[in-house]
Amino acid sequence: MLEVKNLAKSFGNRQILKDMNFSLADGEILTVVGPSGAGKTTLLRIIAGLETADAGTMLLGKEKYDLSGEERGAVGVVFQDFNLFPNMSVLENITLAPQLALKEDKETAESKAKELLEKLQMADKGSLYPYQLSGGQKQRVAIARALAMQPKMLCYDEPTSALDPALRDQVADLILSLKKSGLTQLIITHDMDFAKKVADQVLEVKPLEG
Ligand SMILES: Nc1ncnc2c1ncn2[C@@H]1O[C@H](COP(=O)(O)OP(=O)(O)OP(=O)(O)O)[C@@H](O)[C@H]1O
Repeated sequence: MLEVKNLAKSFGNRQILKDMNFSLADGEILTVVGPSGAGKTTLLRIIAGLETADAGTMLLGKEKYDLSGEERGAVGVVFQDFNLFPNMSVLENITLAPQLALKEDKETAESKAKELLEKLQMADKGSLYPYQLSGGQKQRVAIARALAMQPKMLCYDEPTSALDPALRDQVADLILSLKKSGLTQLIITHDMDFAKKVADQVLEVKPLEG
């Protein structure tokens, strides 16, 4: 489960997020909606530990985090532009972090990566490079790369924005299949049809006055 309490964030003297509180059960999906510039990506970055908050705490499973400091290792991120390493194969993209951060040996990391690729219908793509993949395939690699780190939670920034409508449905199906495995997911989206299809809860981030 995820529980975020009293999260606040300013940039300079401009407050972006104020006293945010929400909680999710294991396997629940939260979609984060709101106008451009409201602070959705900032919220995601704080939850994922890529940005510090001014205040707030987060409970993820049994781990309690101070959002103004500590690393938050158990949260994976799928970025809007996928952020794959262009000079590495699909398999290398997925196995790098588990080897470096989880100290998995190459063989173990590769066998897990192959399993993930199989699950994501990408079993034959391991030796390809990102430029040889379609947008939907790149996204699957980004998801596999995040899952290889065995996260308790996965966050996505606009996962459907680069995809055509048929692929959007595939991403929704994939996200719902990950939900079945108990993964908690947070998804920023402007796509209301998509949000309706996957969301257990919707969090609206509103721009603060002043
Ligand atoms: N590192 C930073 N330094 C200063 N201001 C920032 C920084 N990052 C974001 N901001 C500001 O914080 C506000 C919220 O940005 P954020 O990217 O979180 O919005 P968003 O809701 O995700 O927008 P969009 O839907 O356009 O992606 C914006 O006004 C942005 O300019």
